[in-house]
Amino acid sequence: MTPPPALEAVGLDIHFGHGARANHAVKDVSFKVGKGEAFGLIGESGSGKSTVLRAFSGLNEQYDGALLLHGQELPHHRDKAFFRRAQMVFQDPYGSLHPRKMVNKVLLEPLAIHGLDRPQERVDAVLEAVGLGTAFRYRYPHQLSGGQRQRVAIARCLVLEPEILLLDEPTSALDVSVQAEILNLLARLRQERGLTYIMVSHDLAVVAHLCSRVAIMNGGEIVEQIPVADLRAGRASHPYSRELLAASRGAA
Ligand SMILES: Nc1ncnc2c1ncn2[C@@H]1O[C@H](COP(=O)(O)OP(=O)(O)OP(=O)(O)O)[C@@H](O)[C@H]1O
Repeated sequence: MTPPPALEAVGLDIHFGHGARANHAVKDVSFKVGKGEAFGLIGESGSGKSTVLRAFSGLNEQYDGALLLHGQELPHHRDKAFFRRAQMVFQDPYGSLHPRKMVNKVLLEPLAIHGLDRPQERVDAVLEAVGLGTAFRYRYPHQLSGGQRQRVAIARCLVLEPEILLLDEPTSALDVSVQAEILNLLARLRQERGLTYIMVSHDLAVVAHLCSRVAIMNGGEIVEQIPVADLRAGRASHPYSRELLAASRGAA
């Protein structure tokens, strides 16, 4: 029997506000992500991709439809055990680290919350894994570059040894050269640890670097799901996907 997908959305539907201000942000979205797969959600600003990711992460508990982890429907209010299995990396490494917390403390905190043993050993190992090294333990966020901060943010997720990373535009706040370094790091970590990714981005090149399959969103709907290789080869069938591809080529 084939195992169920690591993650699955079934008829996910999300509204914000009521009456005249109602906004149907996500419309009947369904997709599956296999274990160890990197799946991309792309679309313009406002297309609903972050809202889908936030629902998976447990940050947005108000949704209709179902979200499943290994075939089991997730409760809308996630428990602590869920957060050991799935962690979210945010866009802005400047905003996501507390300015007065040393890196060591940032990384020890999740371990204390989840009661994991040998905390300092784990912190040291994860700092090596993200390419920083143990000397970074004693740095404060203002002593770090944008790329180093995003490595710390990734380490904070990885220190719990999750199986899933939910990546919300993880490189869009970084310089182009640093973007490639972080994408290469994420690709290596996925391979080494068999991680499953959902990555949200408006940038097709960024998604194509990391993901093997993408869903293209427009106006809250998935208009097409397609392997990245087919997208690159011009085999997108939906006019909006072709438009997005043409726009990204124009920008390149
Ligand atoms: N907390 C919220 N309250 C009200 N409306 C929201 C909220 N979060 C998102 N929205 C709305 O839902 C729609 C989808 O937003 P979402 O952030 O998911 O889009 P996106 O494709 O990720 O865009 P971006 O790349 O700009 O984040 C938008 O119209 C947005 O204004």
